[in-house]
Amino acid sequence: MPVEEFVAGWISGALGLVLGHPFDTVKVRLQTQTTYRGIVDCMVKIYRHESLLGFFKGMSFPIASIAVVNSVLFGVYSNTLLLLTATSHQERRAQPPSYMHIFLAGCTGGFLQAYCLAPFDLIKVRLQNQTEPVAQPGSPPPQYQGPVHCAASIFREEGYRGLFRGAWALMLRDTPTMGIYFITYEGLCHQYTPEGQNPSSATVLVAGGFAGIASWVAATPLDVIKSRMQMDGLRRRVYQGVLDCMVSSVRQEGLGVFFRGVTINSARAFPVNAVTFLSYEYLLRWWG
Ligand SMILES: CN(C)C(=N)NCCC[C@H](N)C(=O)O
Repeated sequence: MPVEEFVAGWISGALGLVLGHPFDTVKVRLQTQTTYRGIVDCMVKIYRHESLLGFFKGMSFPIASIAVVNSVLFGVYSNTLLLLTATSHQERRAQPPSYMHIFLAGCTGGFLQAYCLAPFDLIKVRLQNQTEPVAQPGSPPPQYQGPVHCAASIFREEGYRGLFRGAWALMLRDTPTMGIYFITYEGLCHQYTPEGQNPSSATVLVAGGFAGIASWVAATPLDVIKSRMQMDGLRRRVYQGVLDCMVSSVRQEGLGVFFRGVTINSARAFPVNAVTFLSYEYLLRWWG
């Protein structure tokens, strides 16, 4: 099993993650809290109350977890394609796989990465939703003092299964949308690259950026549900499950609820995934 894809997936994911985390914090707040009037209002409030550091809340854990999550996504994707088409990453430029194979490999990568991502994503969302200013002397400490404390508290209060709160919604979100992600990327690269050649850096950047946007637009409805399920704690249990969360969110806020955060998700997705694919392609070419 080729392992370079796993390592390249990890490094490229980490680069994308740092770039996109401030957008991600704004998105999570908009999806789960009703105190903000929009993206700008949310950014101004975070900056005023929590300083620049507020945008980077909950980032240390995803940085550590991206090693697992992105390497599983890219590693499983590439190795599934190898199984389906018997071609390595390098050979795929000369013998491009069918879109059906790309979609299936993307879905497989998305499904398995969702399982690894679930506890890390839960902790990130819980930390991002703490609105207390960072380190104010004299004020009561926030509920969670950091990622390890957050994980330990969830485990203590809700058990092992508590760490997987929202995992179903996450799997439903990621399985098809990762298929869309890789199809868009490969399709655009194929369209704008002469037969048998590697795509140029500009093509990779644009294809990666649009792959990010396409997959996030498709993922946003379940992303909203996932974030709400993750904030639904043991003491204040509001939703019975994914379907109940969907129905009661639509009843209370209308269909528009499914598109909460779609603008910020797309704005974040372009640079994050442009950088992710560019570094992934270059690392593999460099090692190949
Ligand atoms: C849930 N969806 C749509 C995705 N995860 N799409 C792929 C993008 C992955 C990238 N690390 C990012 O966070 O944008």
